Amino acid sequence: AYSTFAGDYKWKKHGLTYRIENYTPDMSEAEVDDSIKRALKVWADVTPLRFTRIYSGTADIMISFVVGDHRDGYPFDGPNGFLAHAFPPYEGLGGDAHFDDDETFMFRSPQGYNLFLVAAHEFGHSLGLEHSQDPGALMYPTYVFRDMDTFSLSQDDVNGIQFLY
Ligand SMILES: CNC(=O)[C@@H](NC(=O)[C@H](CC(C)C)CN(O)C=O)C(C)(C)C
Ligand SMILES: [Zn+2]
Repeated sequence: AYSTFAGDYKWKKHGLTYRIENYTPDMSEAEVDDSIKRALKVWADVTPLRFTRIYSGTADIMISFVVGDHRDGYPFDGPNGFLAHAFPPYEGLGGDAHFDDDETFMFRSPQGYNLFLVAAHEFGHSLGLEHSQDPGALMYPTYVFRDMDTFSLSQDDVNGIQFLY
């Protein structure tokens, strides 16, 4: 069953901006752009939310690839372990998603960690969802490889995000 963050964190607007601040060497920039775009579309498809990419300044969802201690109080842990994290909707750091670049992120291969799947999970947090207890849910706390072409949100994910928006 889905859960939302205590205090009911949610965006008070449906038009949100995102910015890709840097890239991972694991994939082409075009593959990163496509993975991020598709991960946001997963949520846009079931809500009134709309995402616009910006290339400078501060976006609601700032996306970056970082390693180790990156000064947000939640240092990464090298290869494997935590793959990424994201902050619920609030000003400043809220909404931002950080990807652990000590991982190997992949575009369509089952090797490594699929960036689209990791990003789709992180953006669930960026929008106000916490983890689900449903093992089939995208918001389940453990990474599970799924085929991108047949991927769809679980009903639990949809129930959660539609509770918020
Ligand atoms: C392979 N490693 C895992 O499955 C690890 N889980 C994650 O890295 C979560 C992200 C996945 C679900 C994309 C962290 N998280 O919840 C971010 O919002 C551990 C279960 C080991 C913590
Ligand atoms: Zn998570």
